[in-house]
Amino acid sequence: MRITVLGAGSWGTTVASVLTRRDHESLIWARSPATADEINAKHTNERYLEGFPLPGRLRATADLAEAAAHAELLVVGVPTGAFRDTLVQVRPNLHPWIPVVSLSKGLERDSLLRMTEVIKEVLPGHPAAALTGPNLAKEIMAGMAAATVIATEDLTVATEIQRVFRRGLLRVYTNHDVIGCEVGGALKNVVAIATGIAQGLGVGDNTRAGVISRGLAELTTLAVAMGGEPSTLAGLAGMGDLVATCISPQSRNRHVGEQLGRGRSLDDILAEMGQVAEGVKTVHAAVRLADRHGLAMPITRTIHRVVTGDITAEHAYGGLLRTHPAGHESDPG
Ligand SMILES: NC(=O)C1=CN([C@@H]2O[C@H](COP(=O)(O)OP(=O)(O)OC[C@H]3O[C@@H](n4cnc5c(N)ncnc54)[C@H](O)[C@@H]3O)[C@@H](O)[C@H]2O)C=CC1
Ligand SMILES: O=C(CO)COP(=O)(O)O
Repeated sequence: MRITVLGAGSWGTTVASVLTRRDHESLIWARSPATADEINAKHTNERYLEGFPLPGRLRATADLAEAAAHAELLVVGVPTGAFRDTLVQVRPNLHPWIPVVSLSKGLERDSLLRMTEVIKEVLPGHPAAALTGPNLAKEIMAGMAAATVIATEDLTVATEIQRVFRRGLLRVYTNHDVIGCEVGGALKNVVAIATGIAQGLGVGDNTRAGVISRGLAELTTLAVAMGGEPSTLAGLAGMGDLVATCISPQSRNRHVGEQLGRGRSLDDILAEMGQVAEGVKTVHAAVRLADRHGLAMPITRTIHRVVTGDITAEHAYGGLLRTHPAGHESDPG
């Protein structure tokens, strides 16, 4: 199958590599012509996947029109802040009705939409799906066993995409609960910043486990308020991804939190990283959704105050496990 992957960062490049090794005719779109040239000539992407050889048959282009026209299946792996614009640009050259799969984990800042909702708005008529779960890019590149979820309401489309992605030790599950899957993937990045802060401040494992568990309660509360199913958040797209992101030193969101916990400024951390940490932006949308649904969500609100510079990470620490302003504290609810 001819598949186009938009975005040649760590995850887009990884997914394009998996699909090429699965014998699909994959074309990856890189914003930077230098990155496209490097992938074509040297079969590497050193900035994002240092030390990993890419499959020789993976082709890259910096021409978005060419990338769009190639696709029988479109996979979108640009950061959520660029998601809508990128879809608008590919729209004129896209074949009608082809499925579009989002790899991106976050919420659109102004509209508060999930990425499959953005797909449906910009590309009406195209089936929209999300690929999500505990999928740290470098582990997948290394061929380590992992599980992922393809989320879409239409089981026929889900099964077809499942077949396309399944390879070796990458096990692909389906889930019809797109809301639960996407809210889990977006919110776990915010909780990973919180656990990173705890890590940077040098707290104990009990505290980190507390933040992760209460974080899961926040993922679940918001997802259910938005129409998702609680069981989704207990699975790969919720707890699975939350655990991977909160415990792994590879996570960029956790890294941001850890550096904040060590007293560094957010601007310095982001400037030095040169990679996306979606939780930093998604937290703004998450707080507005919490307000809309009348939810306490203390971890999310605390991280929002840190990211906006209202309080320091050290100040945040005392509030991370606070449950409810009225003093009603029950677990897991
Ligand atoms: N890296 C990982 O392990 C995983 C990442 N994700 C998600 O995938 C999405 C992409 O993440 P990564 O590839 O890791 O990010 P990255 O930071 O490694 O790469 C981002 C890519 O997007 C491009 N980009 C940045 N701004 C752009 C713009 N305005 N227009 C067009 N392209 C732009 C960059 O040039 C780069 O190629 C994120 O939403 C992330 O949460 C999901 C699962 C795993
Ligand atoms: O989503 C991820 C793993 O599933 C990657 O997390 P980070 O974006 O924090 O690196």
